Amino acid sequence: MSAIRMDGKMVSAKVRGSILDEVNRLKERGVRPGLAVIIVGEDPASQVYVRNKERACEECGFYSEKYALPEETTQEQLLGLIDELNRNPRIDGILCQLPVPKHISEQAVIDAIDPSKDVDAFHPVNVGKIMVGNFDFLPCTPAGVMQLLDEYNIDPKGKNCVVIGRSNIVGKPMAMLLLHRHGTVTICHSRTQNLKEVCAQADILVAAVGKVDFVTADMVKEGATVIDVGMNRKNGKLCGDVCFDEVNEKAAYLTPVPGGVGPMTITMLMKNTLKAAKLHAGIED
Ligand SMILES: Nc1nc(=O)c2c([nH]1)NC[C@@H]1CN(c3ccc(C(=O)N[C@@H](CCC(=O)O)C(=O)O)cc3)C=[N+]21
Ligand SMILES: [Mg+2]
Repeated sequence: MSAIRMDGKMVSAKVRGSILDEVNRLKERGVRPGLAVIIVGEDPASQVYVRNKERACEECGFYSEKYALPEETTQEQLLGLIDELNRNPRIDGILCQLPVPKHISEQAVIDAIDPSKDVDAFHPVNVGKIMVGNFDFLPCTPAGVMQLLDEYNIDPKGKNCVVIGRSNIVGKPMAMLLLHRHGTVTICHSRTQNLKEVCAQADILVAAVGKVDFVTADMVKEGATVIDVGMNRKNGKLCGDVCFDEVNEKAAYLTPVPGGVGPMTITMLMKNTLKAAKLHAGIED
């Protein structure tokens, strides 16, 4: 039997619809969420993501600005732009697409963004707030995964949750959100011993590795939920970290790539930007 596909495109369309409704209501109070997206250099995958973010802004009725800066942009120039955006009242959210070119410090960029406009939730202030469970913004990819789980009535409470990958962007915050929901969480990485055995214990397995066909059927427990956060290219075709066809026969629920976590990530960015706009306007939920 094949797994139930967790349809991130469908769930996204629904959530974006409700965001648009709220944006239309906010319009009457003179509030319009605004997002600035910065991209430095010409990375083709990043271009696709940024285009998808612009499209999502349109769908949600947001004001948006895009800054496409050349590869040679200096760190000083980039930080100067961020400083301007921090002070721009039309802008509620600032996202600088990562990775940035090697001559620019990623942490310096993250640290420069006003925490109240940090819709990625990458700033140390927001990371700390997430850790203590008192946050304004949730990191987009992990939040998207949580919303997908909720949509399909999959409750992490008391379950074995295994996250493969320990990045600041996905693995670490993913583990924290599952922990907040009372999952029993294990974080695996490249130095983990007995990786297959650990993964095969998972009721909920989240793969954020960045390697094609990394998760094979022997790593998956019968009836598990498998979330594929991978965004890889194989012969130019987009694919995740999971061997879809074989895992499909073993898992109960599985996210596709594309059409799974990716669209949810962007939808959560929209949610954070809406939240930022409300906070900036002094509107409580
Ligand atoms: N500051 C920052 N924030 C991010 O949130 C961020 C980032 N940098 N750098 C790169 C990663 C990756 N990411 C994706 C967003 C959407 C899709 C997406 O829309 N995926 C579509 C298909 C995309 C395609 O066709 O290539 C899907 O899965 O269906 C993928 C990946 C956000 N990231
Ligand atoms: Mg505004």
